[in-house]
Amino acid sequence: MPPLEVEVVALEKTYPRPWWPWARPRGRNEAPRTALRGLSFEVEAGEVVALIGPNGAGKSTLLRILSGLLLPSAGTARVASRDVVRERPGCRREVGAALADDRGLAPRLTARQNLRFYAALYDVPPPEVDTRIEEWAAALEARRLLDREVRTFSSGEKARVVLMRALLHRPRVLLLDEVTRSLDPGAARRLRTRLLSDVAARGTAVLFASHDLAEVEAVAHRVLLLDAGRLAAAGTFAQVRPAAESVFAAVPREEA
Ligand SMILES: Nc1ncnc2c1ncn2[C@@H]1O[C@H](COP(=O)(O)OP(=O)(O)OP(=O)(O)O)[C@@H](O)[C@H]1O
Repeated sequence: MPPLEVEVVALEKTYPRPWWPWARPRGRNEAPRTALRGLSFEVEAGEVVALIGPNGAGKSTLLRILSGLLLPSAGTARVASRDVVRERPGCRREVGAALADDRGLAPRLTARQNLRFYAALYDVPPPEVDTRIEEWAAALEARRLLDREVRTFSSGEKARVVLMRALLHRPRVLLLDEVTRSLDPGAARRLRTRLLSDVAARGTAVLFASHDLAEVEAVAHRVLLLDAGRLAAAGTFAQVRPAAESVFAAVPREEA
């Protein structure tokens, strides 16, 4: 059996109540917000797993915890056999993350300079850095971007550089948060059909959040449906579809 690259057990996350007064308009007290409630699942090496669920279901919170950007409130999460809290630095090296709000590229550096900087941070062997940059740039049709300053990029162009950055150090686990959202349809299709399957074929575990169910059906070996921080269903797309349809069709309480 392939090794487990992501192991999540009874994971909880509650965002604390904001302490600053301007977060409590007209004396209203903002309650702590629970984003994950006892979530457990696993992802094997080489598996492509989709995270789906309505807005606010907890997908981004989960991906941020697994990439070491956010601490859980309870439960455990292990990535590449390392605990995301106790072994955070080692764990972050095993993860490549392209997250929605993680565009931390230096705007006045070129894409190539940004990528060289990250390659050094993630201990990519120096003789390999430029070859890997060229390879990923070719795969993501981004060679023409390499020597331009990032501040001149469109959102889709930045998304390509963020993806290259996530892949450069050959992570054991790749975490993607709605990464195809700003790509044009052709680039999104090529990412789905070629890149993700190539990455998974090399043994990388891929966990990606998406609202595009056609994309999920085309790419995912397995689907996890989150609803209000809980795992509502897990299985193949066909197995999860009925539960997903009822979750997405449910009328939010505020609108009922
Ligand atoms: N920094 C934060 N402070 C307080 N609450 C937060 C914070 N970030 C997220 N939340 C809340 O946690 C819950 C889960 O949010 P999260 O962003 O993980 O959902 P999501 O499934 O990624 O949603 P979407 O599909 O809209 O991207 C939501 O109720 C959200 O309002």
